[in-house]
Amino acid sequence: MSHPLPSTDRPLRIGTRGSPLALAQAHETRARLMAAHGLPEAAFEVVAIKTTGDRVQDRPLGEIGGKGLFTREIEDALLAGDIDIAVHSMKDMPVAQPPGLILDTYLPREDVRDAFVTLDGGRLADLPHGAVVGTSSLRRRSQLLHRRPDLQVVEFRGNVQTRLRKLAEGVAQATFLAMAGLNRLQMGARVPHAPIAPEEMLPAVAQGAIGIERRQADDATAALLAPIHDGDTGLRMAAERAFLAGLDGSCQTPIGGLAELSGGRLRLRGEIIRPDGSEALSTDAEGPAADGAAMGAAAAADLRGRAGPGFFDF
Ligand SMILES: NCc1[nH]cc(CCC(=O)O)c1CC(=O)O
Repeated sequence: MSHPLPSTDRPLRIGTRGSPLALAQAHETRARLMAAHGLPEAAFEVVAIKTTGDRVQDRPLGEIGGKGLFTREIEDALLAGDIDIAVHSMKDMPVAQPPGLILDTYLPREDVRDAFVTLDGGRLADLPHGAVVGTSSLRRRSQLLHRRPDLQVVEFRGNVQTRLRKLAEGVAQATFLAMAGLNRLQMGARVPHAPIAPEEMLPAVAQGAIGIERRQADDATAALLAPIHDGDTGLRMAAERAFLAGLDGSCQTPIGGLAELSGGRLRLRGEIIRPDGSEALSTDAEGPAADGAAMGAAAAADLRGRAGPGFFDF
């Protein structure tokens, strides 16, 4: 059976969160599909969906729930047939998808690093003793306290503008953003920042990667997505997500993970940190590019064994 390509009459519905970054990611996906298939913009419809994570603005994310906060409503729309594909920041994705859905298409990955953001563009190493840093990320908080127990970390939520305003008001002297977000929103020139090397702060698993989810039985959409898939990002996601799955990571767990490819070899670095920053355990392995899933599982088992029970307890 052959399926028609999406058209102006029957557009492909692209589901996404409504934040500026999520919309930029959906528009990038649309542009790549237009180019790959010679389709006009009108063959696509971008559908913004509000998630629990978007709705609840006044509480720390860790209090509301784990990963899935930014994805559940979008996956429900996909299962109900209200949208045809869903575009996600892979960093926010649970390691397993609900029955009936599949996530195996990745766009070329953006910069994986975190950015250190201050009003004057200073670097993390120059932050004065006892300074206040704002972040809602347990990983960044724990990593920071591990290196700099003198610093004070306060809860910080909101979009880039909100965070800059809080810095201007003196609520904190510095905060963090993902380089990927700054780049995708083309805000790098307007937001004073310094990229942080992975050696200094290992990024979150899947940071900077965009994944596209679809209904498992939807062969027409699978064929449509095939030409925009980036194989290298797929190999790196296999390793990082297997690592996360082996640690049962939620966004309440301080975990860093980064897979890199070079000359057909894959290097996987991983790190777990006690929430109070008192201890960090890391792993660094290399293997064939196709062995990512096994390497990720082995790295997780290694860290689990060394950490023992209660490592992530507050
Ligand atoms: N949890 C929110 C989130 N999910 C993905 C990104 C950034 C973009 C990316 O990593 O792909 C961000 C914001 C941030 O960390 O600054």
